[in-house]
Amino acid sequence: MSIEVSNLTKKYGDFYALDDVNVSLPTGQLTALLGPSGGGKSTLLRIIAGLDTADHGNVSIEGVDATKLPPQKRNVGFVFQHYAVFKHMTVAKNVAFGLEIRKTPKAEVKRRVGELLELVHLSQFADRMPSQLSGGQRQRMALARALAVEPTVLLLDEPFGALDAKVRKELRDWLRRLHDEVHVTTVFVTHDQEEAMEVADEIVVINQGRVEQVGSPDQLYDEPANDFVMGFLGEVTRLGPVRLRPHDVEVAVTPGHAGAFPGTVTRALRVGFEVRLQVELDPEFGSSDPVSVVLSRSHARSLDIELGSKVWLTAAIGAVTVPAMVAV
Ligand SMILES: Nc1ncnc2c1ncn2[C@@H]1O[C@H](COP(=O)(O)OP(=O)(O)OP(=O)(O)O)[C@@H](O)[C@H]1O
Repeated sequence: MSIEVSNLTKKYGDFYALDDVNVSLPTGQLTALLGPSGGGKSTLLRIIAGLDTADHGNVSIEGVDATKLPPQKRNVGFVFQHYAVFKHMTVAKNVAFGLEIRKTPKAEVKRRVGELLELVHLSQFADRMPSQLSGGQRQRMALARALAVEPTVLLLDEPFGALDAKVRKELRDWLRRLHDEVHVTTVFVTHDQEEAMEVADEIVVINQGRVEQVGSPDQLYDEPANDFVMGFLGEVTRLGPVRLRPHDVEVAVTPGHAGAFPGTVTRALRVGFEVRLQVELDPEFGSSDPVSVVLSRSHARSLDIELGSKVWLTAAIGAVTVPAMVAV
């Protein structure tokens, strides 16, 4: 394991920002720390980086106890959302900075910077100033700078958070490809479940200072450990005593299905190739909220469903369900 975090606790006054956190992050993987705002993701990342200290617990990096090591001795590279670039230096100089302060020979610096700029697709911008780059290009420069000193671990705190949706998406794909080429153990913080699902090999879900679940994107989606994880990783609706994904609700237009919940379609919205329904259950079965259902367009068409249709709902065979928190 590249990073081992054990029994980590961090308090601010009486408030537990991290509460006995234990995680092992494997070498060479791209791991996302995912969770809602204020959950403790950045605090964990900063403690791994050595920028913050824990009240209790240990951090080891590549088998070395790093708990008391200063950041510069941990061999980690980091990139934050609003990365402090050196505005008065060219792109190439920014990337060279870490190597130069380590007194790397000039020829070696030149070679390495050339390689890195190629890796992040910025070779043609080597002599520009950072202000002449787009936000996405600047973040790629920041990544090249972090990678320059060959860290064993790369830590990224919402690296694409400040960028618009399209650039974010491009950088996400690019980060995945970069990681496939370089294989440096990478941990990135995000509150965006889609970003985590698309990019990460492994996701650590953090909420209220605790780890809710660790697993691959598929594991988390298909076998959520609890209601929180299920809700955080995708849309969830309630059908009687269980909560499940809207596309896992089976719809029939005739009665007679064992355990089916009868109801009426109160909303039908076509979104691309899907049809999204809201179904108000009959009062004797009803929770207060309507059930959300997602069908493919062709399926909705074959059932001939429209506003006001009477339907019977069941959980599809093999559906992932968790018990609903509230009593029926
Ligand atoms: N220096 C501090 N003093 C007091 N409370 C703090 C301090 N730093 C963080 N906290 C609190 O600790 C909790 C965790 O913060 P943290 O930044 O780790 O959350 P996060 O999951 O990264 O959230 P976000 O996605 O909003 O960045 C928050 O409730 C925050 O208010």
